[in-house]
Amino acid sequence: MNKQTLTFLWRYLKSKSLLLLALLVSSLFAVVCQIFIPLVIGIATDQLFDPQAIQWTQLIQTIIWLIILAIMYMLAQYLLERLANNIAYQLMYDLRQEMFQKIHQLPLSYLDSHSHGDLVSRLVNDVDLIGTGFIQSFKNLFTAISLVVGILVMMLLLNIKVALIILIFTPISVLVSSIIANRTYKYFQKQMNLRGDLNAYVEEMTIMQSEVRGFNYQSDTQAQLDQMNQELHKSGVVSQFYGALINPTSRIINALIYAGIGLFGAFEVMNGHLSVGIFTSVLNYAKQFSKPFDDISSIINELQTALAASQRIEHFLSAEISEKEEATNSSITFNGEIVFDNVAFSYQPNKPLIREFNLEVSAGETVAIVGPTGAGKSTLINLLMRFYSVDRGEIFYDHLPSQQLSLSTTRQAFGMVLQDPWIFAGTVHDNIAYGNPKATREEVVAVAKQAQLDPMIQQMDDQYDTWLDEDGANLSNGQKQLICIARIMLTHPEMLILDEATSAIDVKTEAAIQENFDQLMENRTSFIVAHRLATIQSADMILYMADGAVKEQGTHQELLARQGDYAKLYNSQFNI
Ligand SMILES: Nc1ncnc2c1ncn2[C@@H]1O[C@H](COP(=O)(O)OP(=O)(O)OP(=O)(O)O)[C@@H](O)[C@H]1O
Repeated sequence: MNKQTLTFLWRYLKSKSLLLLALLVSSLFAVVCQIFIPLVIGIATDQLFDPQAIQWTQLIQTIIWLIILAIMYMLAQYLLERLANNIAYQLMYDLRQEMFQKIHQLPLSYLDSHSHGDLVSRLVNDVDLIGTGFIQSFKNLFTAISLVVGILVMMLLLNIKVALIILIFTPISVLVSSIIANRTYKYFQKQMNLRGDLNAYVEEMTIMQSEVRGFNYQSDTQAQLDQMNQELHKSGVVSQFYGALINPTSRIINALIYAGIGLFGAFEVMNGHLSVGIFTSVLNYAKQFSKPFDDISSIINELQTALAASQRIEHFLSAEISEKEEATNSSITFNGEIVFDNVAFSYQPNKPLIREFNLEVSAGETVAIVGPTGAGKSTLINLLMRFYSVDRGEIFYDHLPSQQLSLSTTRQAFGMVLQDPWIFAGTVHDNIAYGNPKATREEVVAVAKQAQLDPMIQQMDDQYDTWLDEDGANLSNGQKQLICIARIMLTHPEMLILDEATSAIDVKTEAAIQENFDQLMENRTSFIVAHRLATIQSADMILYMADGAVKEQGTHQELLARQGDYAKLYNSQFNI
């Protein structure tokens, strides 16, 4: 067992130490009842042994004790289960909260380079395994150990020789179990990782179904899944095999110990060193004694799985975060002056993308960024929004260097519409009012009209109360973009970013929205990334980018007059 993983789990369990203490006390209480019951049965057996000499008052007292012990045992068991469930759910709650928060803080590059399905598997399955698996097996292990110790004490008090037989032979059973358990751990860990990969693959293939069918890749993806399934199957069989070995091995050893005690006890009775009643108690103890060892294999199996799961969670939670809120000035109103000063940036250290990038934007200006695919247009937006940190240089917002601004202050200043519109499961109203949840129905309708969205909504079954599926599965891409545009119009941001915001909208509707966009951009610093040049001709400044650098800069007329790459691009779109 990994000490680091246990330390990690203790970080979360520390705050529940009172509940844990109550769990241990209830477990001890249940064990004490469980230990006394065979003794009282033995006493009752001795009291009944000679039918001619039954002392009824004593017998009734013994039976009452038996009933009291049984009731107390049941109550302790009930409490034990309640406490274990309570701790497990609190632990799962804390882990999920922290993991989800971590997703918000991790660098986007981490999320870009890690499978989302595997992440989901860690947050859902692995947390479940820790909650139920770890706490249950911890409880069972503690109960099993207390039972073993309690029975040993009782045996020592009743008959030292029998206790010695147990003491000498039981360690063999424990030794064998732990040797096998140690071997099994790595197989359980492998199984967990394969399960994460499988999750990721199924999620990816479900999302990409149209592409899979379009390329007729159904059988290839099925074959890939088959291979993953087989690997999981193989690793499952191996880990279960080793896990299952522990059980029969320890059972055989324990059965031999039990038989030995039975034989020896019978001689003790014949020699008059033990009464028949106490002999039955001893046999009962011997049986109970082997039970925890029989259970221990499945407890260890469960514990191994839970520990492997917590190691995966620990790895995720120990990833370095990028988004720490350090700056304090949170209530700033921006005029909209933006300066990129000698900015350099790359996604991968050995592949420089943006080098010595300089740009000065005055308040209220509209900056259009155009250029071929992969030129770095969206990257500039990523840097502006501080989704990624610059490698060198600085971005100033109203003369303030980014380090002096909190991330949330920076991002709050921008309204952003991206190429991939995001629609969540909720009504049309809720989707439009996402950035301004207090907006009235009238305000929502007004922006929907400005975004040319209202006629479409009027045709829906429940108009603004129509339910939209997650990711807007029941809408076209253009309709989704229109909703995102209306959403931004409602937030009245200080600055605006439109990254291919109208790429999926038909030219007629785009032209109709344009007027409202122009109004929205008036006196607001705006950055527009566009492939269709018709929408950006009135921009105050156009940047033509290629290979991460600005190749040409000026107004539409200036760039046309220059007859460079921008002019070529423009002419190619308008067939001049
Ligand atoms: N998350 C990322 N990780 C690694 N490389 C990336 C990432 N995002 C973009 N890139 C790379 O950076 C370069 C610039 O990408 P960017 O998205 O800024 O281009 P773009 O000009 O916006 O292109 P498009 O017009 O196709 O949207 C590309 O070569 C791209 O492969």
